[in-house]
Amino acid sequence: MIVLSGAIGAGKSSLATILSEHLGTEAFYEQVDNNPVLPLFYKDPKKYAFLLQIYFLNKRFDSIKKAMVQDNNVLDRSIYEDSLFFHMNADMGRATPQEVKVYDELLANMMQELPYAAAKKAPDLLVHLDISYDTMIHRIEKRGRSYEQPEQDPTLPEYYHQLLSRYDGWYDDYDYSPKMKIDGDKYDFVENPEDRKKVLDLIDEQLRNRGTLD
Ligand SMILES: Nc1ncnc2c1ncn2[C@@H]1O[C@H](COP(=O)(O)OP(=O)(O)OP(=O)(O)O)[C@@H](O)[C@H]1O
Ligand SMILES: Nc1nc(=O)c2ncn([C@H]3C[C@H](O)[C@@H](CO)O3)c2[nH]1
Repeated sequence: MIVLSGAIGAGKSSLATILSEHLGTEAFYEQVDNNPVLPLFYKDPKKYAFLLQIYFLNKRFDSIKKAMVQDNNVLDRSIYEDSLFFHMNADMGRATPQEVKVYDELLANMMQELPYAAAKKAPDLLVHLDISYDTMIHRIEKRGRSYEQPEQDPTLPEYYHQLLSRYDGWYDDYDYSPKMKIDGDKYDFVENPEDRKKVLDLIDEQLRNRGTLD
């Protein structure tokens, strides 16, 4: 299983489609447009942060179990990033210490079950899409989900800045599997075929080194 990581609008869903088609495997997507809790969360984060987190945890666990049955299936966000989101929201006062404790214990408990539910526990490779704040805002605007737009809520730019700065430390500390970083500002793998080839070549090389690609 290949896991993609990166902030909002980094290009994970786009790359999941491109990469899984390239490898002839299956992509598993985060529940976003059909997620009933996400718009509620953006409207009232304090009320819905915990519920949203449980929603994502449940869906993510389900995707991991399905994705892990075959080498090189692609997951468009890691379960570890959900925790990053939640701890950031908790630090912003949107979840109580009790909710954090319940979430952390539930996550740890579920992770212990993974080796039984899936063939292996950790991803084969983490591909992190690194983007700047300006790219992030540009992509969020390009995609146009209304509840993510900065003009909807004046606190969103600060939320996005914080998220990006936490991601830097998160990637440096990540040690559950081999990892690689792609410069999402530099490579337009969505619209530029040459960039797409370069990105796929970089990932292929890593997969060959790991022995999951011939
Ligand atoms: N490398 C890229 N170059 C140009 N446009 C891109 C690139 N990556 C993504 N985009 C565009 O940015 C928008 C967001 O991309 P995408 O939905 O793939 O991001 P994501 O990381 O899955 O976001 P989220 O975490 O919010 O679900 C889309 O409109 C997509 O076409
Ligand atoms: N609070 C919170 N916790 C999560 O674990 C989480 N995972 C994703 N998201 C939000 C970011 C994008 O708007 C949208 C798509 O990634 O969903 C999250 N929000």
